[in-house]
Amino acid sequence: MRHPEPVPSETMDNGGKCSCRLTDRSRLEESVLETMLYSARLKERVARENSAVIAAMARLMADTFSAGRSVLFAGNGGSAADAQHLATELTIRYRSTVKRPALPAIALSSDSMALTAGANDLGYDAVFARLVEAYGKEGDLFVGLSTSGNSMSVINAMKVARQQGMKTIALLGGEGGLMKGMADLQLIVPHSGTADRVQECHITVGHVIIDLVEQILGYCDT
Ligand SMILES: O=C(CO)[C@@H](O)[C@H](O)[C@H](O)[C@H](O)COP(=O)(O)O
Ligand SMILES: [Zn+2]
Repeated sequence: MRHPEPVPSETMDNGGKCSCRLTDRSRLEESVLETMLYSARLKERVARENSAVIAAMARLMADTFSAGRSVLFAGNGGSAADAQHLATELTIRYRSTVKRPALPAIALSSDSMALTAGANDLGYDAVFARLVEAYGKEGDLFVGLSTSGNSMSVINAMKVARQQGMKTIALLGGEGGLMKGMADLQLIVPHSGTADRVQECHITVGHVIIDLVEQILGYCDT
């Protein structure tokens, strides 16, 4: 099923201003319902088809922390936000009812000085790879998020991570793009053309993984 697009009312008005605007109240509400049900059904499909690999990702992440190693996340745009969101839940807190030590995780998009100097001096495609080179150690875990699977910045970082003896997880979309088959564990959200619906699945999967990691490590609700 394709993501529903808003239906335009007109194409252009006399002033040359585009009037492809969805203004009718019932059509707006219909669009809300279509979009949210599509997102929910996509998540249901991802859950049904990927519960084993999601559990394996959680075990891999928990094993990484148990071994005293770190998790490095990387993604662009909305996936950068997802990377930062998930890393912060590991370092600071996920559930307010779980009291546990900080878990070592960083998002490589968080440092604006490294991003700007890296893009300026080395080229954007090399930025995350350079940071993996700086921070990644054997036994660490790299998590790359890309809705297309085609972002060279994430692909290059994953290559360096593998060269450095790190484990790798890929959260992808569409048909997996160039990143398909690169990681030790991968999940591909079967939605193409837009990043939004894929990101909504990725953040849910990320939350599920962190929830499982806390349980595997024995950090329970207080
Ligand atoms: O968040 C969105 C759209 O929902 C965008 O910012 C999106 O993340 C950016 O276009 C990214 O650069 C797309 O990269 P990727 O997911 O294909 O690796
Ligand atoms: Zn969250």
